[in-house]
Amino acid sequence: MRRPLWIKHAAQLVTVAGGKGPRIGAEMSELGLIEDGSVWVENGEIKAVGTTAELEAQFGEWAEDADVYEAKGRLVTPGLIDPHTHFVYGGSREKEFEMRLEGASYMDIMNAGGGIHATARMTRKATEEELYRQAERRLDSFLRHGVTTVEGKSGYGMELQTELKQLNVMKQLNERHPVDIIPTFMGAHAVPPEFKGREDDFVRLIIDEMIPAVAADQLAVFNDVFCEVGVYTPEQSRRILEAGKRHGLAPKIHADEIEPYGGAELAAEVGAVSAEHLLKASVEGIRQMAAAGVIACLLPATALYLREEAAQGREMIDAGVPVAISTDCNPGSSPTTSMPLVMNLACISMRMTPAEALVAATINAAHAIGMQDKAGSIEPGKQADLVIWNVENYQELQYLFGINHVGAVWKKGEKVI
Ligand SMILES: N=CN[C@@H](CCC(=O)O)C(=O)O
Ligand SMILES: [Zn+2]
Repeated sequence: MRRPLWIKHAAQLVTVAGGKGPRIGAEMSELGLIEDGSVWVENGEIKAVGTTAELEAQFGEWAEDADVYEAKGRLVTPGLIDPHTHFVYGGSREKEFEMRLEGASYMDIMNAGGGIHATARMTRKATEEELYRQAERRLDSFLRHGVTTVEGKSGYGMELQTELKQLNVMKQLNERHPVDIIPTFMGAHAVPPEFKGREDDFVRLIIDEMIPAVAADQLAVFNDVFCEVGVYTPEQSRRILEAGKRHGLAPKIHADEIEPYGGAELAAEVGAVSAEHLLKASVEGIRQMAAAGVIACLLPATALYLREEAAQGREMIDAGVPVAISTDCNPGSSPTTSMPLVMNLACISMRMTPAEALVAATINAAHAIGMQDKAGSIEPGKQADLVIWNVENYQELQYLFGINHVGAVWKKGEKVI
């Protein structure tokens, strides 16, 4: 039996508690805020939440047997959730960063054999041990930025063995690292050079061999596709996503990132849990996503890094689309692990409010990766994934931007930072 944990005297405790589905519209502003807040944790699980006075009355007599942590007038939130990352990869692409600053476009570099293809070559070459060590360092960095759960995608193999290698690294890290990892298979991340001009053959390989192998070993929860001009067409993407569904892998889709291509509409049609990027999503696509309840997973750091206009976050919320936000941590278009920066950018470049940004990075992000029953809010029965920030209120967290305000992090009741 572990000693209970009691966090008390939070200037603001943002619980984001209550509600069933992902939050939409005005619900995205409801933080379930408790002033002078307090949380009691037993065996890694949240037992009670309230004001410090309320918990004092309920648990005060057991305080001597508990680890008591004084929040000292600071902000406490749920551990942040990053619902879209590519954090397991080999090598690095800083030369491409320079090329892009000199004028080359992201797609030009990829079509010339760089970009995702360059990382795929380095990932294919790397041993499982090397990939594990690099990915572990990235997870440590996530944790230092207050992130306690991440989704992670394969997709830098685009041949079965390397895809399995990436997914196995995630499985091992999930067992050994404090951060929870939700794995996604993304064999359709690009068309590998050996299949150039024979794209449909590769789609068949994904459907007939890769998806069944990944599902048989229970190595992924989701199945994702890069639906983009010059990568996978909506028709090919539909086939891959439907095949995943037949094997129990829920669909996600990289949609309308570079050009409008009907990705948002396809996400609604196949019942995707989330559609990602959406920089160029059409008004009709946004309407269909709202009607189908597809979560928009928006990636403002990627837009900034590619020097593109950010997605229409404000308009999507106003249209009734549930919005989540993410780093998109990857070696090409967003090499960051900072969800706090992403929250800042959600406010600055997508006109989301500080409250909406927090909801998008916690409970809506949890819904985007099927973790809503365990994480994403501070309420009894959930994992004690908690962050103390060195600021007094949630507005200050978004206002003082580009700074890591993390003071302490608990994962399942264990202090990890
Ligand atoms: N757009 C496609 N995939 C990744 C980028 C991967 C890379 O450039 O290595 C993304 O979500 O941004
Ligand atoms: Zn991505």
